[in-house]
Amino acid sequence: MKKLNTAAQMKAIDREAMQGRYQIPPTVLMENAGHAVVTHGMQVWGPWQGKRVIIFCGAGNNGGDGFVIARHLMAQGAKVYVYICGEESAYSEESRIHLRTLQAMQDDPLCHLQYLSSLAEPVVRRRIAHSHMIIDALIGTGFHGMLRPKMRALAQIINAVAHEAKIPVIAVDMPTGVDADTGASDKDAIHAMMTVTFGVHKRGQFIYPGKELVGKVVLDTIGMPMPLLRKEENDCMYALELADIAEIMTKRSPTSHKGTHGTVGIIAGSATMLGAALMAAQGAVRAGAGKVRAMIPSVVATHTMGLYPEIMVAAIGTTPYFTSADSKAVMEQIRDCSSIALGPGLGRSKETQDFVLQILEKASCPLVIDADGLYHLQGMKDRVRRCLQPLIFTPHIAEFSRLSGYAIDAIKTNPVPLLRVFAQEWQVCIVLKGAPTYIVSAEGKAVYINTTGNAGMACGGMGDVLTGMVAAIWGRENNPMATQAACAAVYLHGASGDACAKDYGPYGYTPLELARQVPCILQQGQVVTKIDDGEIG
Ligand SMILES: NC(=O)C1=CN([C@@H]2O[C@H](COP(=O)(O)OP(=O)(O)OC[C@H]3O[C@@H](n4cnc5c(N)ncnc54)[C@H](OP(=O)(O)O)[C@@H]3O)[C@@H](O)[C@H]2O)[C@H](O)CC1
Ligand SMILES: [K+]
Repeated sequence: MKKLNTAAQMKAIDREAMQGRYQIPPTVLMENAGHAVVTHGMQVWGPWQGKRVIIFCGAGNNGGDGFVIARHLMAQGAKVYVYICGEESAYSEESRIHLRTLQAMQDDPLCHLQYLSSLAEPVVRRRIAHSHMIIDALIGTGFHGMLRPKMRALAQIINAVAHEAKIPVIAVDMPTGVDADTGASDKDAIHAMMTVTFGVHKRGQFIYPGKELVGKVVLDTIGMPMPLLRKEENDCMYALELADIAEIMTKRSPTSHKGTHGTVGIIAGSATMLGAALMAAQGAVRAGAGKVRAMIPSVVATHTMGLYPEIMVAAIGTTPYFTSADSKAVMEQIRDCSSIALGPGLGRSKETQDFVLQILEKASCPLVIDADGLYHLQGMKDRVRRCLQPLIFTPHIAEFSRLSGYAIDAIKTNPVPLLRVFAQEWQVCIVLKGAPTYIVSAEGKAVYINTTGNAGMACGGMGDVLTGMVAAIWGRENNPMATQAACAAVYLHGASGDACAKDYGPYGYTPLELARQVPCILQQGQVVTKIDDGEIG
């Protein structure tokens, strides 16, 4: 998995590399950063020889990287137009050193070095339009707030001309105007085709809207000591990768049988929402549950006859929705379950709330709670904390807002700290569904960001399938932890959505079509065969 840092964490690493026991001179790190951009740019766009490259250099160290880039590009035969936005006196020592070196090269015909303020706007536009490549070294991890007017005007020009003339933009560390911690972006933030980032990935590269502005992200460790880069901070965040999921979805033992792959109990549905129960059950089947038993109110359970023979259906009670009178019958049914998915389509009757609380109190295996199940847990923190079984909650933003009391806008702006607090206080592993989906462990320590999925998945029923998948993976014979099960299910669910988008088109595919892709994803070597081949251990 990819470690994701904040700007402050990166700065701390930077400081330790320079001032701690490693004593790497700051100019060296800047040199390596600049060189990395030149190297990675060439790997994508070919030799620099003969190219006209515009480099916009800001007033911070991101701009300093730009000076280094210019020198290396010239060495490779590119003609550089370096536009300086800062004041020499205000630059950091390392930036000033690299600026001076570049100034000493000014008589080279390949080097145009100018203060941006000395240029008229039409000239800037013309130069951009006639270039082969633009380097954005204006602002990196130091960006905060909204772009100030001068910087905004410049970013607007760069975006407009680059877009019109189809000139690639390479961002140094972060595109200007994107918050490295949250992905929040100014509306005029620079839209890069590639971002070369240093040391460790930044969170804002994986969170929208920043995720859309960074283009292809390439990491270069710029010679920083690996113990510093690998160090686990107190609040760590990771982006999920296929290899992480492969570790959880281990190969089945050849002697295993349906009893060893977990029996998933689905407690879901009501008179008007039978589909939610069936989709959750299908999610569990497709994610590999040994057996799936759906407990559904009797009045609608008859409609399932013959629909999905692989699902065992237990018809419960006499009312159109679950009530506390049904808890005894349900408890009988779930006695042999390895995990339970509770909530999809339950409805919001007060009587159903009593039922949900009783299941929570009496269940003897882990529970995944979703949708109306979560609705009934508003204000029930103490009851939830008293539950003896591990819990995973899978809300979308509105459900999380209702449950936690946090405003939707606050969650959208910066969900991670809120999720951590919630997970710790409620003692649940939480999956916040969205773009991207976040998974937070019950201790609130580690946060995982999913990297799969697409907008075609934004339709009813997709969440129900996920709930069933989480429960099935949680009940596997290798007993993954709650966070592992949630991560694997979320990643596979998104990857299945991506496969649907490829097969059917960007949207319009159904939750059951998505569920059907899950075993294909496993089989296509994306998970299972990699383990067989010994590529992933
Ligand atoms: N981390 C590493 O390993 C290395 C990083 N390097 C590079 O350094 C930058 C971070 O440098 P820093 O000086 O901390 O910050 P930036 O250059 O990214 O940005 C600071 C300048 O940006 C101005 N700023 C900030 N917000 C705005 C805004 N909203 N509008 C306009 N201008 C803004 C800020 O101005 P202030 O007045 O607020 O001070 C600064 O002028 C990192 O990203 C890497 O590229 C090293 O070179 C190698 C090691
Ligand atoms: K930048």
